[in-house]
Amino acid sequence: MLRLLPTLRGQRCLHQQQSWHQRHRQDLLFFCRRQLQSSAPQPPKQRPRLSDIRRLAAQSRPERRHILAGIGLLAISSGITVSLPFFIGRIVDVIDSEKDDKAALSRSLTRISAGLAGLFLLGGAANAARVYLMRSAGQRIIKRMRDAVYSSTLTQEIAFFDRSRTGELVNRLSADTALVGESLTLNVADGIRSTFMAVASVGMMIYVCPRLAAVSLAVVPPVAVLAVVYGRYVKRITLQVQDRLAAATQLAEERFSGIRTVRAFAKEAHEIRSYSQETQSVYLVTLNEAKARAAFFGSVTAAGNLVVLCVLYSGGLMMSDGRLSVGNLSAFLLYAVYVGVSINGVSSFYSDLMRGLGASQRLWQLIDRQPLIPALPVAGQSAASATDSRLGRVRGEIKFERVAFSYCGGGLGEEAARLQLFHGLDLTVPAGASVAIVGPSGSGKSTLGHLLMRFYDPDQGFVRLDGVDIRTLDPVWLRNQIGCVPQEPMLFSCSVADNIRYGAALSSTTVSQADVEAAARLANAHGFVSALPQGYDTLVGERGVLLSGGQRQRVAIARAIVKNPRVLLLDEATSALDAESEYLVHDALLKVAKGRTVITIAHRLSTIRTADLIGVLSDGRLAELGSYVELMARPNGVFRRLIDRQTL
Ligand SMILES: Nc1ncnc2c1ncn2[C@@H]1O[C@H](COP(=O)(O)OP(=O)(O)OP(=O)(O)O)[C@@H](O)[C@H]1O
Repeated sequence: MLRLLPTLRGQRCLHQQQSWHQRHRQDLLFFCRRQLQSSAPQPPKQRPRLSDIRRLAAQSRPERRHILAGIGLLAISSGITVSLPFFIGRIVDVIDSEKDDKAALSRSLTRISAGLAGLFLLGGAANAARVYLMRSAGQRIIKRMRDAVYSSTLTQEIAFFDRSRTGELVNRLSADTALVGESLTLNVADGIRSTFMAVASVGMMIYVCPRLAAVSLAVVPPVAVLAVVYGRYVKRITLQVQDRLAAATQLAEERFSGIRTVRAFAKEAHEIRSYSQETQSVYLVTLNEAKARAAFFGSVTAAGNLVVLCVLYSGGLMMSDGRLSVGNLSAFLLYAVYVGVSINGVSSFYSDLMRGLGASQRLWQLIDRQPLIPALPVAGQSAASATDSRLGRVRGEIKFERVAFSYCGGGLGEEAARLQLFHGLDLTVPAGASVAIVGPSGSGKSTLGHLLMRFYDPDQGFVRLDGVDIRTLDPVWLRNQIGCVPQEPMLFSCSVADNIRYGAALSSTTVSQADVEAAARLANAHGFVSALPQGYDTLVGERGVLLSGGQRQRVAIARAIVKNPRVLLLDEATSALDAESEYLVHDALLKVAKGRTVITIAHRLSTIRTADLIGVLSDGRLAELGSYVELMARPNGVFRRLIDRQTL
C-alpha cells in the first residue's frame, strides 16, 4: 500500500486499504537532500529521557481506568501471595507445637487450610481478571498506535516514499507497535507486581527478623547498578535489532512481490542466501543481547541464591540459640526467595521497558513527521480560505507557468545531487482539449503528470487549474478533478467491481453496480469482464496479476472515469500490447476523452495523430507545441526528428 501512494493519491480513496501492491519505483535509490533533513533517522538516544518515558506513558492514558483496575486486582493477588510464607511459618509452628496431640493438630490444620483455600481462590480470580483487563488494554493501545503510524505514514508526500524502504515501514507498523504496546501494559503490570512483591517481602523480612533482613539486603545495591547498565545496553541493542529486522523484511517483501523476476532469472538460491545474510545479521545482534541477558540474569540469580545461603547460615545459628522459631526461619527463607524472584522480575521489567522505549523512538519519528505536501486538507485551510481551496465549476484549463523542477537525488549514502529536469517550462492546455506530450525517454513526461497531481511541487513557477495555483487548492478536491491512468496500473487484490469503485470521488459505496458497468463499457472492459467466471465479482489477484496487461489497463481506465473527472491524465503503457488490446485500449481512451481536458503521455503514433495538440519536451523545456500536421511540416523540428528516429 505504501508503495502505491501515487495511485492512492490519484484515486484519493485513502480509507480503502485492500492489500499490498507494488508501486512503480524506478528511482528507489534517489533521495532528496533538502527533504532528507526533515526525515533522516535521528541518531539513537542512548539514555532514557524523562520526556520519552512520559510520552510513552501518555499512550496508556485512554486506558487508565482499565489499567488502574488491573493494578487494584494485582495488589489483591500479590497481597495474597505475599501473605503465603507468613501462613506457612504459622503452620510450621503449629505443627511444631501440636505434634504430640494428633486430634488438635488435625483440627487446626483443617481450619487453617479452609481459610487459605478461600484466599487462594480469591487470588486466582483477581489474577485472571487482571490479565484480561491488562491484555485487552494493551491490544487497544497497539491498535491506536498502529492507526496513528499508518495514517501519518500514508499521508506523507510522495518524495518521502521515494527514499523510504517499504519493508522498514511495515516493520514499524507491525513489530515496533507491538513491542511498545506490550511494554506499556503487560510489562508494566509485571513490573508493578514485582516491585510490590519485593517491597512487601522486604517489609515482611524486617518484621519477621530485622537482623537477618540486614544480611539479605546487602545484595540489593550492586544488583540495582547492574540493572541500570544492562537496561541501557538493551535499549541500544533493541534499536539495532529492529533496524536489521526491517532490512530483512524489506528484502523479503521486495522479492515476494517481484517473484516473476526472481524466477525468470533463476535467482532463488541467490535470494535465499541474501535473506539468510540479513537474518544472520539480526541473529548476531540478538546474540549479543542474549550474552548480556545471560550475564545479567545469571548474576541476579546467583546473588539471590547467595542470599538464601546466608539466611540459612545465620538463621540456623539464631535458631540454635532460640532467637528464631523454625516457622519464622521457614517464612523468612520463602520471603528471601520471593525477593530474589521479584528482583528478577523488576530487572526484566526494566529491560523490557528499555526495549519499548527503543522501539518507540522510531514510531515518534513517523508519527511526528509533517508531510511537505499535504495529502489531506491542512486543518483550518478549507474553512478559512474556502473560496480558493475549491473551485466552483471546473473548466479544465491547465497551465504550467515558468516551471522549474528538480528531483533531488544521488545514490543512497552518496552526496546528493540535484537532477534539474525542467527550467522555465511553459505549457497551456486549453479547457476541453486533448494534448499529447512527447519527448525522449527521461525528458520528464511522466513528471509533468506528477506535478499536476501535486505529488511534487515545482521549485519555481506555477501549475494552475483554471488560472488558480494548485498549491492553494484543497489537495483532495484537486485530485478528485483528475482521472489518472498510470503507465503500469496497479489493481488491488479484490474484485473487478471493487477496483472500479475505488475510483469514486466520495465513498465507493455511493457507486452503484450500474455506474460500475457504465464505466466499464466506456473503457471497453465490459465484454471481457462479463466473460470472467464470476463476472464483476471475479478477484483479480495481487496487483491484478490474474488479468492481462490490456485488461488491467481497461479496468484502470474505468476506475479513472467512474468519478467523472474534468481532467484526464493518461500515461500510455510503453509495453507492447497485442494489436487487438491496443485497439481496444486506444478506442476506450478516445471515448472517455470526449468533453474532458486530456493530457496523454504518448508513446503511440495513433494517440499522437488524434490529439488536438502535441507538446514536445526537450532539454527541460517545451520545445514545440502544435498539431501533428504543423509539427511534421517543420523539417528540422524536434518532433519531426523524433518521429523519423521513432524515439518517442
Ligand atoms: N522519484 C524520482 N526521484 C528522482 N529522480 C526521478 C524520479 N522520478 C523520475 N526521476 C528522473 O527524472 C527524469 C524524468 O523521468 P520521467 O519518468 O518523468 O521521464 P519520462 O519522459 O516519462 O520517461 P519515459 O518515457 O521513459 O517513461 C528521469 O531521469 C528519471 O530518472
